[in-house]
Amino acid sequence: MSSHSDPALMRPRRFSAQGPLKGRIRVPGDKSISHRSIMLGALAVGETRVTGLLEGEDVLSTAAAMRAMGSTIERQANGDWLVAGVGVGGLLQPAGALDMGNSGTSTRLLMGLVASHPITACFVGDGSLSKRPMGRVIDPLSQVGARFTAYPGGRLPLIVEGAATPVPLSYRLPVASAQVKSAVLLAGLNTPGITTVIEPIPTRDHSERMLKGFGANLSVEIASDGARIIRLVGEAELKPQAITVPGDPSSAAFFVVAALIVPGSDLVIENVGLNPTRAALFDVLRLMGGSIEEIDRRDVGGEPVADLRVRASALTGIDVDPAVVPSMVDEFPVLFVAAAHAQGRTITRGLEELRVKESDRITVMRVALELAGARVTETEDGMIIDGTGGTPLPGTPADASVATHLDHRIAMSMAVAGLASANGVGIDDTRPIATSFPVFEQLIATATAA
Ligand SMILES: O=C(O)C1=C[C@@H](OP(=O)(O)O)[C@@H](O)[C@H](O)C1
Ligand SMILES: C=C(OP(=O)(O)O)C(=O)O
Repeated sequence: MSSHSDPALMRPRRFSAQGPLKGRIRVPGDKSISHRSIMLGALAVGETRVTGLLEGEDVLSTAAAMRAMGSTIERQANGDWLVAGVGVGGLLQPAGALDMGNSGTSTRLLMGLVASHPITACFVGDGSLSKRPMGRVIDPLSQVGARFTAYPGGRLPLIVEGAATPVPLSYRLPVASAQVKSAVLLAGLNTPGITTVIEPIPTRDHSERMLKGFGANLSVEIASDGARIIRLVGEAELKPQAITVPGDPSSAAFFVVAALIVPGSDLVIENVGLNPTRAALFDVLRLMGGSIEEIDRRDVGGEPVADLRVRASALTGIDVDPAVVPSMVDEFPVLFVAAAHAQGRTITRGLEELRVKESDRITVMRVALELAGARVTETEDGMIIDGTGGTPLPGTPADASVATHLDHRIAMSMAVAGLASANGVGIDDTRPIATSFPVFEQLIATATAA
């Protein structure tokens, strides 16, 4: 199991003001799209080429698992990745446990794939992943015919025995989760008949876009109540693709907020994915008065992309519409940091899902921001933040550091708070950053050196 569980190996660091962020940077590839390009490439017949794959630990866990189930996945000298697929239905029995590390997306989507193949797989993960709920995918995948033996509470480690004769499902999502939606759709790939997912609240649609791109017969209908009805024809034959992965808006988010709150900043972040199911943070920050300009909007690999020019701005607190939560679900920790520098009060609601991410992101951010001198109040489903109006937060005491609980987004959000603070912010462990954004610290150095 991952060495991340061992406190003796933690890598602490203090992030302090280093002046304005300037020049141009480019963030790595989108994590959600990277996972899916490996998985679908591994199920196509032939060779898929992926340009701009995120080489973060989470995606590498997906790649290792797909290799263990028979596909060949190799990095080329030019940085492209080649995935030789085994074909839908062709996954092999893995010889050992599949180590998912810190990655919820790998775990839930791969459980879906295994559920409709006649193989058995054991999923293990680090201390954070082993606390996260898997019942939300066990329930629908059991209806497909897979059998599960999980730790109490539906947690990892768990064993999936895939169904030899999978049954197509019509499933209405009880929780707004792209991972659950994708798990059911991926199970549908090797299931005869039509698998239907009904999504009352839209979540990121990369699975739908990419399944279509790989040649699956997938349609989306909007019901009279606004729900999305997604239908996938099973026993699909996927055709290999050449995929270019756009930059990850969830990674760009840290630099957007840093440039807004560090005085004098003027930063261009190139090639940021702006799929509407992902990009709500940028709209919310604009409503708060943030200067975020889109330059050269274009299409990359079937996804909208632009360069973002971000200038330091006086922010004003707002009441964030809970309807936007699914389109910025991973960005709330860093939004809280922006709000802590705004004039007035920011109110967020409808964030229950944040409590079951890599950490409980409401409580952990409340404790972290309090330690850094912010005025924050935790509620059952959100956070209320009373901002400084632009005055730097004091930062954490010299001998104190924020507890990140194996959560990359907490570490990076509080690093951003450090860049805008009077005395710096200590982070207990920076290692989890490598799960989604291995070059984060390098890019801070680049942007603050310009
Ligand atoms: O499908 C995906 O790639 C993801 C879906 C979201 O999780 P949920 O489905 O649990 O909301 C998100 O938080 C995660 O970072 C990536
Ligand atoms: C929640 C996240 O990822 P995952 O669920 O894949 O661990 C995230 O990246 O913020």
